[in-house]
Amino acid sequence: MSALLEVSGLSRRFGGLLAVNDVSFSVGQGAIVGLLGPNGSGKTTVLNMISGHLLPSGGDISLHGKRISGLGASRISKHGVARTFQLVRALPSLTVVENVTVALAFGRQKLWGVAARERAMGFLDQVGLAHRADHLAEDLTYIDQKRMELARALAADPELLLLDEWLAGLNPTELQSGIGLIRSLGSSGITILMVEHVMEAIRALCSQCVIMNAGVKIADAPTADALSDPAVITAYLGEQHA
Ligand SMILES: Nc1ncnc2c1ncn2[C@@H]1O[C@H](COP(=O)(O)OP(=O)(O)OP(=O)(O)O)[C@@H](O)[C@H]1O
Repeated sequence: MSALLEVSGLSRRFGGLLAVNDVSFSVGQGAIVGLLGPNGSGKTTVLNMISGHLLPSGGDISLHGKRISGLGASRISKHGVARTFQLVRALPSLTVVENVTVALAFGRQKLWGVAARERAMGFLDQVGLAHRADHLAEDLTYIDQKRMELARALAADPELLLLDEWLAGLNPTELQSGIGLIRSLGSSGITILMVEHVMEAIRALCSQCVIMNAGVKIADAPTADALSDPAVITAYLGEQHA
């Protein structure tokens, strides 16, 4: 599998804190890869640098071998990178379908009007939210807000989709449907890098896991191997369990 995303020697400093320290990994085209680690280990900071919401202090990020690190978020999105955020970012006083059409207008496809609405309805259908298209975004339940945010990310026509704890806080039924949805996005050819804490989802979806602790990469292997690595068990559970 050829690499779509390559992260090499990536670092990010916040004042005296080295939040991400010389992290390298790659994500193969079409793969679903987990980015894991205890709270505060630097996962979101890595996603923020890949999506261009934060500049790296050092290192390189490339997509299809082309350097994207240092470009801003909107230019990186034009290269085919889209994301969701831990806290959903929506336009609350617009309807659900309007939220998605805004993303289409500013995305790679620049669609407007009736064509945009039709396309947006397709994405809402894909994420199971077409029946709420004309509801105000602010009236959505938590899971539906997450579905809408995913539809907005899909509207950007991503080749690489970054999910930041998209499955967090879902009940068991919602979780199964969320896992199915991510799997179907992967099957449609979108490459996915997902920060996630829900182990059931990681085991079900991810072929490979990159695991961080205190800013440093401590494992990078097929999922079962990564999760059974003694360094990973120690990072999550403490010395006595390794
Ligand atoms: N903008 C910022 N300014 C200062 N420190 C920050 C900033 N963003 C993150 N940090 C710090 O960097 C470290 C890594 O944070 P990050 O959010 O990347 O971790 P995480 O692994 O995603 O954690 P979680 O699982 O809790 O979301 C933490 O110590 C955090 O407090």
